[in-house]
Amino acid sequence: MMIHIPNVLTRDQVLRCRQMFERVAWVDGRVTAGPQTSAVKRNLQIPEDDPEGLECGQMIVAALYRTPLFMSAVLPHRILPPMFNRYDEGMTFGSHVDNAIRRIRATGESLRTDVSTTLFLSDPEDYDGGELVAEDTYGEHAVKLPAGDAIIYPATSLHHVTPVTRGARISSFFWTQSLIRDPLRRGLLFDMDMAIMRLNHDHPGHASAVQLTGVYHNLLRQWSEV
Ligand SMILES: O=C(O)CCC(=O)C(=O)O
Ligand SMILES: [Fe+2]
Repeated sequence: MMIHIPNVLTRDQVLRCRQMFERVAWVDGRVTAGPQTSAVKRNLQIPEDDPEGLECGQMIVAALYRTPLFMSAVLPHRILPPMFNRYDEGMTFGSHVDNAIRRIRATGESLRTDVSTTLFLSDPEDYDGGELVAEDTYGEHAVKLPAGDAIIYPATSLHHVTPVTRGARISSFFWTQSLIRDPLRRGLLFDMDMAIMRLNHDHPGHASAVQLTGVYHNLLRQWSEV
């Protein structure tokens, strides 16, 4: 399931990140790639310990925790510090599946990658190509979103970024370990949360909303890994 999360960052926050990134030294994106992805990855990245990248990453994580749709759909346990990539003309990222386990540099802990996120920092009119395409049993889904918006997709899915043919595409990418490992259960909780929110909106104070919220939390208690 791919879910579009609009307005994670405000316009001002996007511009602040973009200004910071004019000062940083971009390196070959293969620095964080395993052998299979190295063969198909042609982009640039900000080094993981770059202070400007870390500052922008902290801003993104704080924004995600304030974004109800992200919280409901992902149920994050731990978020890997966001990284940043850039595709100039001719750059691309061929079909791959993300590594299952990532190490958090600052703490040395490992994180299981359940959900992948791309947060767009370039406006769609600033470049051609550069669509993120994810494959599932229903076919291929291509996305290109306004700056500040994010797309989440299962880390288990094959995906690629089509070649940029004009301009440059900058984005933030990162992985989340969810409280709920099983995507089916995570999806059920998401549907239930959405239904409860609609019930609260359409019928404020309805007794069933309290009961269903109880069921939601009891399922979360039953299924979560913390
Ligand atoms: O640039 C993107 O949107 C996705 C990057 C990606 O798939 C990766 O770094 O594994
Ligand atoms: Fe990927």
